[in-house]
Amino acid sequence: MKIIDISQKLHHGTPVWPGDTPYSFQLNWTKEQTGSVNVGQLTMSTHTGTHIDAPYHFDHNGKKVADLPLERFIGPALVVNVSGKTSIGAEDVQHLDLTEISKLLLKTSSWENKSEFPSEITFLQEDLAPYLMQQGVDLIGVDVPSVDPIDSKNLPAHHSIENSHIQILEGIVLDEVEEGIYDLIALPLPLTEADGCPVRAILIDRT
Ligand SMILES: N[C@@H](CC(=O)c1ccccc1NC=O)C(=O)O
Ligand SMILES: [Zn+2]
Ligand SMILES: [Zn+2]
Repeated sequence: MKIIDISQKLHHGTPVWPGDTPYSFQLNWTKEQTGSVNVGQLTMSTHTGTHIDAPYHFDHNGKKVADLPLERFIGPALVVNVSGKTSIGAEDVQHLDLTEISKLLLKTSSWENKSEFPSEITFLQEDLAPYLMQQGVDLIGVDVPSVDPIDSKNLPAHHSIENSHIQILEGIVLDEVEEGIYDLIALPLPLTEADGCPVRAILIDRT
């Protein structure tokens, strides 16, 4: 079985949303102090690196991370190259055969320098999610930190995706991944109060 890791590495320099809490890891206790073990502490924004959004992120009445069904995060996934476009709408995916596919992963290649937070990215149009819902898709993954433009405040794509009962997966790394069908696993921690959660996202190569 070949596993492709499509997760960003988490380290002190991992870029986060401007002004948001950066990732940090520190040892709170050392082996010398405890006499037995090192014990670490993590601090980070819930939208750090490769992560999922819970509807609560943009809707006060929306579900939180632990309320999301796990089926959403595991299943047959199509990776498709949509690079070179400002935005992605239904017409850009109409040619795809989505039978047997429940996760659509969009390779926009619009975040080139991964060591810096991008100022402009390829974003999703409001007509994409309703079309994908019709086709049986329940998760959309993107290789950028947001499905809306970075400066968007009303987040039309986020809301249209939630209204279509589709899960958002952001910040996946698809640079080395070829177009095709894989099995995706991208599970969040069962955080009961959270609006989002970093995930370890992997593709299982069926060939
Ligand atoms: N909605 C964006 C995240 C976002 O907007 C954001 C994330 C962290 C800190 C601030 C944010 N937005 C501030 O206006 C997203 O889900 O990617
Ligand atoms: Zn997010
Ligand atoms: Zn988001």
